[in-house]
Amino acid sequence: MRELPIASPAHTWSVLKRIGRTRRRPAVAVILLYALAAASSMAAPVVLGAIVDRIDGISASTINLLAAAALGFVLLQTFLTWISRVHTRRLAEKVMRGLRDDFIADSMRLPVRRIEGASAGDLLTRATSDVAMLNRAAQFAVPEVLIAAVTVAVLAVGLAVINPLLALSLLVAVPITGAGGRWAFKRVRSVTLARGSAQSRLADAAASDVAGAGTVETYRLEEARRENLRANMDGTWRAVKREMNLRSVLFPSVDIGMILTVSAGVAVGAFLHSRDLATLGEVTTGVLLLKQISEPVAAMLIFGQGLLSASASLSRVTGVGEAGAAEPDDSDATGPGGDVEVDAVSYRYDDDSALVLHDVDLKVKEGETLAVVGASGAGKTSLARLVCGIDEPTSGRVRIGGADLSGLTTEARRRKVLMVTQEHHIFLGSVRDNLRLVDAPADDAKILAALEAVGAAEWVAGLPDGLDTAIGERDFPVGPAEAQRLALARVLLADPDVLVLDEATSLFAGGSARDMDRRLRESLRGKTVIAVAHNLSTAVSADRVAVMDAGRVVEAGTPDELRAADGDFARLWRAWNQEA
Ligand SMILES: Nc1ncnc2c1ncn2[C@@H]1O[C@H](COP(=O)(O)OP(=O)(O)OP(=O)(O)O)[C@@H](O)[C@H]1O
Repeated sequence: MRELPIASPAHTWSVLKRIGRTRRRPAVAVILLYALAAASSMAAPVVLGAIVDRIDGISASTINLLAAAALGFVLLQTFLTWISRVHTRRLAEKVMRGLRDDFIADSMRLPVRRIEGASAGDLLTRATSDVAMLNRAAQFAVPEVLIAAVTVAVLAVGLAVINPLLALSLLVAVPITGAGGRWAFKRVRSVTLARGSAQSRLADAAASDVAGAGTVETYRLEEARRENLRANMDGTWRAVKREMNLRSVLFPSVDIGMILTVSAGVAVGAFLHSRDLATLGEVTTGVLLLKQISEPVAAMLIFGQGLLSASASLSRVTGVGEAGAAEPDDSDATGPGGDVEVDAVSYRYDDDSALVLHDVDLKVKEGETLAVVGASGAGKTSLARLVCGIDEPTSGRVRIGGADLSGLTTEARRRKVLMVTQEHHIFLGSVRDNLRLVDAPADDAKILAALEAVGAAEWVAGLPDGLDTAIGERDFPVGPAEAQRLALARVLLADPDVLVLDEATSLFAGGSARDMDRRLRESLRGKTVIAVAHNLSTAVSADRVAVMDAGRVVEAGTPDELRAADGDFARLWRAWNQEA
């Protein structure tokens, strides 16, 4: 199993910039609100400093008035911070919605071979814990870091205006807090990515245990699987511990920095006052501002670490898009029509395995039905996957409508050609939802016509809520034959130019198989169909038949020609008739 790609920091940064560009105005408005809140927070220290400087000549009523004004500014600051937090969270929610939409679209665009080659746990962990991490960061870390950064900037400027020498006390904390921050920040990305990988492996192990529960029970594998799960949990715990270690360095360095800043302010202030370089009021205001600054500096570092972790999660989430985006795109080269041309195609599954298809040539004209028959292991499914573009030929070309499949994006390819196998999936949702997946605007009449065409209309009419019935494992389990009919109805709605059926009707027995073949022939009239068939009665009703043996097409022609030629097909046909 290969993990899905992780976007580079540069790509992640470009995603963030793109998001920032689309939300520039609300972001600037929020930053201005934070700046106003920070400026209001300076009122109390300034008022206190003014009172200290004028303590001998100031009346009690003026002090009360100033204190009331300071209180008013504190209330204003609280209000402005509250309203800007609300706006930031709203903004964050919109950004997250966009990211989630992108993630779902990216996941759906993934080529099947990429999904088959990747681990389910990896995709699942990215969709759950990484997206949750981003959500937390967007809701909490982003506003906190923004507030903190704006507050630090406004207060530092204010302090420098009041007394630039006193403002220098801020630098005292830089060596210790800076070193702790640098040490932790340098490691955040790799530690977060390692934690994500460990969680993906754990999810994989758990998912495979659930899927293989029957095998585990049959072969008494409980202890071995428990050990495997425990090892994965240990791996996750070690990764989480490394993440906590970062905080165990960062947090104390931040605390020490806060104490140092205020202490330095008191010492520098006392020194400046003794040399008549600062009034007592300035020192009071300055020390209060230093205390006020050190808190957002700490918040910036602590939540900043959360933001860096989230950016690593963002790399995992946007990396899914890279897996699909690396595709070539010559989609414009696609001509209309469903002529299929398999040209000198050979194929091997892995670099170091043997060829399973050798130099296969086939031409299927638009609207023609080709049945592919042959013994088990002859290469029929392998060929079907290549014609669908799920796998790419090791050598040779597959063209549909004149366009080379390897040059089409997954989306363009799926519009041209679709494959139905015996494996199908019912998604949790209504019957209607399950069919609209491929044709969102389809109305009930169109959906019912597709169901009628595959002989499922009666079954749906008998369901408790008809098209609205919630189906799927948890709600209303659907039997294999009905699931197969729904899969075929879905393909009729998707309406590709070329359809590849890989044993798609072999679930149906006897009369019902013949009925399904007849229905499909009628519904698919005009479409190019390549049908892998075990059932030779399906093959004889095709326009042409290709017989495969050991990865080669050994015979091709109309069913009548092949029966008359007395070759492989004729032998298969005789054997089939004797069995029947
Ligand atoms: N995923 C895979 N990885 C490696 N080899 C594979 C894979 N799938 C099939 N093969 C091999 O490729 C060869 C052709 O198999 P394929 O499934 O295409 O034959 P088939 O004619 O469709 O057989 P069947 O009728 O049993 O489905 C076989 O030797 C098979 O073992």
